[in-house]
Amino acid sequence: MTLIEQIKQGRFLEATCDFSQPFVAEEWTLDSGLHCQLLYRGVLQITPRDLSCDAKDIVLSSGIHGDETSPIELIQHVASSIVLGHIQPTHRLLLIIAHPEAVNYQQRFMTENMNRLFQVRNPERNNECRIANALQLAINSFYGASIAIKPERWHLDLHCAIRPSQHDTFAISPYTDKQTRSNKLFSFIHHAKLNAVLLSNTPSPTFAWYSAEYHGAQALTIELGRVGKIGHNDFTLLAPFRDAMLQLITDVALPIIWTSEVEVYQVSRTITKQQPEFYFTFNDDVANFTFFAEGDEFAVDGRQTYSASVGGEAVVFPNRHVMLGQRAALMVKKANLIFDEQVRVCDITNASY
Ligand SMILES: O=C(O)CCC(=O)N[C@@H](CCC(=O)O)C(=O)O
Ligand SMILES: [Zn+2]
Repeated sequence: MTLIEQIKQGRFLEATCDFSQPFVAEEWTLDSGLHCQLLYRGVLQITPRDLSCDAKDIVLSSGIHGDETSPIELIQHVASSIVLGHIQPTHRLLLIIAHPEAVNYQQRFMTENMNRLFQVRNPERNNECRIANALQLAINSFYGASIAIKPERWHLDLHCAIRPSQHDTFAISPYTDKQTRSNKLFSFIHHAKLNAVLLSNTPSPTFAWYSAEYHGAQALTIELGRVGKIGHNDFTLLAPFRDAMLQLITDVALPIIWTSEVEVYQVSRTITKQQPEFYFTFNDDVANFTFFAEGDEFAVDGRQTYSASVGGEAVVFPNRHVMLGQRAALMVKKANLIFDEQVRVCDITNASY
């Protein structure tokens, strides 16, 4: 069976990971009038026939890291629900399972971390660079072909955390000077029942940052539980997120709302690994968001030691195995969001533990 035949039967994930078949770009139209375009392996564009002039352009991506499987299964669910006619999206969509080779090997990456390859176009030294470049082009042409006069662009890049976490689900809002922290985006976080949101304070080389910085998209990296094997993920925890995502693409109106139930953090600094002799003062199973009181030493990088700053800091994504020059941890502090009269984030203040 060809890749397209598999996808038409609702098996987008299986087709994407099936390297026994050559990839052939193809397009077809469903009876409902939805137009489907398979642009690259794992990249499926969906265009409704009757788009309203305020239709959104929504990118839903997964599999940037091959072992983060619940997001991959969620994108498979969205793709099959659409091609089998169970749901009718009202917006333009780009559905992505980014790195099928790493999915097949059940690995985060094969040669290098793809989520550090979105700052600029990459010299094509390995497969991750080739895929990241192809994804950059796919994003550029997707947002570039918007039909709306004032396009509302979204990008939710779905991931899972490597280690345990004090917050099971959380979002990272990339830093950019574009207006990418809208009231609708924060309402989405509320409706999806994400436990926390981190506000980055510097540009990052991530996929979500790319869409925010170069296309002004309302973009988030979203952490959905922990890495696990396909078929063994528990979706009970992720049901509110899945429902909010389906509401976003089928245009169920979601009221603008923000709640203090969502914990807010501001990134205070990024710890970059500079020396091969880098280690944390805590074990690999210490949870994300573990707090260090002011002055507590948490990392050693060659001769440099790192201690928590004034008021204390919590650690997120600590990883001593990263390449030299890459992020080894984010340090965060609790914060409060201040909204303007349109419920847009207009300021951030510190909050205490
Ligand atoms: O659990 C971990 O250490 C990593 C999980 C993951 O892949 N997170 C993303 C976050 C991207 C961002 O900071 O916006 C990553 O590290 O690429
Ligand atoms: Zn990831």
